[in-house]
Amino acid sequence: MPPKKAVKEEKILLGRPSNNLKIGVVGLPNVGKSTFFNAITNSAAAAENYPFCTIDPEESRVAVPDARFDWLCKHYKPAKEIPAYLTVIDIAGLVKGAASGAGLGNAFLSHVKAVDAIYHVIRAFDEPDVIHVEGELDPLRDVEIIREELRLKDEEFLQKQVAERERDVKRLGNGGNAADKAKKEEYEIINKVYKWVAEDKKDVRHGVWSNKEVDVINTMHLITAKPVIYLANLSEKDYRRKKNKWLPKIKAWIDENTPGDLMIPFSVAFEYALSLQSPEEKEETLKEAGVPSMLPKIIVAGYSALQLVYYFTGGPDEVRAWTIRKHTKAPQAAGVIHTDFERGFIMAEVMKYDDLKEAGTDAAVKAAGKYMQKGKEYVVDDGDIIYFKFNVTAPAKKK
Ligand SMILES: Nc1ncnc2c1ncn2[C@@H]1O[C@H](COP(=O)(O)OP(=O)(O)OP(=O)(O)O)[C@@H](O)[C@H]1O
Ligand SMILES: [Mg+2]
Repeated sequence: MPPKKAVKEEKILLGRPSNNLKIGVVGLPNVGKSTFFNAITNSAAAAENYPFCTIDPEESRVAVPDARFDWLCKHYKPAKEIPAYLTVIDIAGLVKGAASGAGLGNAFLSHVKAVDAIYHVIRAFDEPDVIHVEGELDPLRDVEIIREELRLKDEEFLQKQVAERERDVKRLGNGGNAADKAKKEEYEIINKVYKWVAEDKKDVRHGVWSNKEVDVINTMHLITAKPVIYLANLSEKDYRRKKNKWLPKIKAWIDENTPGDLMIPFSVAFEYALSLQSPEEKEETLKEAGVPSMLPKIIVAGYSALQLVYYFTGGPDEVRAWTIRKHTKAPQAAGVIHTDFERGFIMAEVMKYDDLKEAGTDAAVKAAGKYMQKGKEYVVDDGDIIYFKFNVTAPAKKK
């Protein structure tokens, strides 16, 4: 028997193939989205107690907390420290019927379409003074409304795509040349995705798709293909006492309807108050409360939902995290620093963070034989410390 092929097909990721990805804050009006946005990015976007306070999307970025980065900065004592950043976008509230135009719904949904992942804020705090557009507090009803509007927007989009292509494909008949066959195949894929969304009522991200299907899906920027992190916004009191009657129900809803998606309970009121305090006051508040701030966890989860990782470059001038998409190979990772690095790529000299920490210095890592030289097929790992060797005089490749 011939040996099994060792070549494994690389799985293509859902989403834009870019390292400049954004996460949007989505939910019903007046559930705490902008206050969360302000707390997480230290911004001052309008956040008041009335629905549709936010109209235009607001963008800001926040440093991704990383103990490895902090250690490297202490180690190299560089003149400049540049961490990785997560870009967050605050989006207007969506209401029931948004997909069919309610509450400027279609405009707001197009803002959701433009981001790459979603923080879905669910109101789980009972506060009579804060207006609820649906009346009584009911996080399950709310999460269902938003999820349905997002799904409907995809359904409507896919329906149009199917209809447009159907006419073309019918005209082609049987047989045809390679281009015709490709058209038919694309039609079939879109139809399959349409059925998944419209008939099975499922989100695209929960399907198992082949690379060919992912390629087609990625041209459509479908909302339900984007990763979602559910953020349950509790009252400060509930967060401090770690108890809220809705949490188990929300968790059960997620397990049943969007299995595998992450839910993080926190309190926007608590986080916002913290964000206004000095580091000393913050420490005091957290000690007294006996609960942590959830923002670091939320930022890291958002970053990894975007399928982003980073490698480091380090030295006395600068310690820096360079954002790349998961599974990026060394030359393309080098290209994030400068296109010359990719064009003239010779090799990547790689240290693993744990090896550097254990050995203490770059020289000791080398002496231990753990300073690796990697070629153009090397897939960069999250947290690699890399020094690229490249040839600046390499001629530009003809495209
Ligand atoms: N955990 C909480 N406990 C009590 N009040 C809260 C909590 N989270 C948010 N709020 C209050 O809810 C109100 C609405 O907040 P915010 O403006 O952030 O909502 P939003 O979702 O951005 O609304 P919109 O969709 O209208 O832009 C504010 O008064 C805010 O202080
Ligand atoms: Mg707002």
